[in-house]
Amino acid sequence: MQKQKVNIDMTNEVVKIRGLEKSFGDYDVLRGIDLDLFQGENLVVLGRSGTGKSVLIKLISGLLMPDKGTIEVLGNDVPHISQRELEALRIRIGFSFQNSALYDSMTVRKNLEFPLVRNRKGITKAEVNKNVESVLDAVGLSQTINQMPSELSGGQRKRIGIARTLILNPEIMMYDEPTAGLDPITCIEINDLINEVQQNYNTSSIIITHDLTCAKQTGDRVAMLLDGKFQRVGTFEEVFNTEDPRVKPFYDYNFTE
Ligand SMILES: Nc1ncnc2c1ncn2[C@@H]1O[C@H](COP(=O)(O)OP(=O)(O)OP(=O)(O)O)[C@@H](O)[C@H]1O
Repeated sequence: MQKQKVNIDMTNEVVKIRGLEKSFGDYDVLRGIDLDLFQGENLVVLGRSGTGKSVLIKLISGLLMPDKGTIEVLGNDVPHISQRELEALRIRIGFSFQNSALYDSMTVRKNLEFPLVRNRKGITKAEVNKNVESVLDAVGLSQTINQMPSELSGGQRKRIGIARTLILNPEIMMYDEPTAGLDPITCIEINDLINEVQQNYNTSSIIITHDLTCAKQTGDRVAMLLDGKFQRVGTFEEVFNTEDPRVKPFYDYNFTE
């Protein structure tokens, strides 16, 4: 499905990173990162394995401390806020990670209720039911409400994982390899879902992927991590309009024989 036009507020950076550096021992992983995620946009982060994409997500979510630089998320100075403020901030971020496995012993309904009951003290049973039904409808899987995760396909489990993050109405979504391991048709469905979430939940998203079809279909902008910095940032076409040998193979591998 063609991506619909979305309203992106270029005056509102929900994530604002400046001069970010992070090393492990002698290895300088991030060497001066500047990055903005604007309100309402889908930003795709590309880079070779081991370039530091996961490290970047961990820094944004406060799981790692930077060596240098600033990280602002929804107005919070992430490295310097208290643990309590960090926990409150993380509830405003939806993480859709490859390993964010569903609880196998719980039905889809129970899996979706879990984050709500845990994070929304005093929520009524009726509100829980309404929210569960609403997110299941959003991911197109209302019929699975009483099924066990083992009865779902990989693509369905991915959708339920996304529903489980949506149930807390996140302002930011982080997708880590959302299409990894899925067949091409399911990949397209997940790409469409990412765009629907952007439209219907008014989220701003960071999408980490090696899948350039995903990048092309979902990204309003693409940022390519090269040698510890975002050296190419722009639309998909702008980023790949180059003969740079660090960039071109990504395109060729995905789109040419
Ligand atoms: N806690 C840590 N301690 C030491 N080194 C680490 C730590 N976390 C990450 N690294 C190193 O930082 C580098 C970047 O890792 P990262 O996981 O961010 O890569 P990535 O870009 O997400 O890769 P992939 O695409 O394969 O997932 C790797 O060389 C990794 O070994």
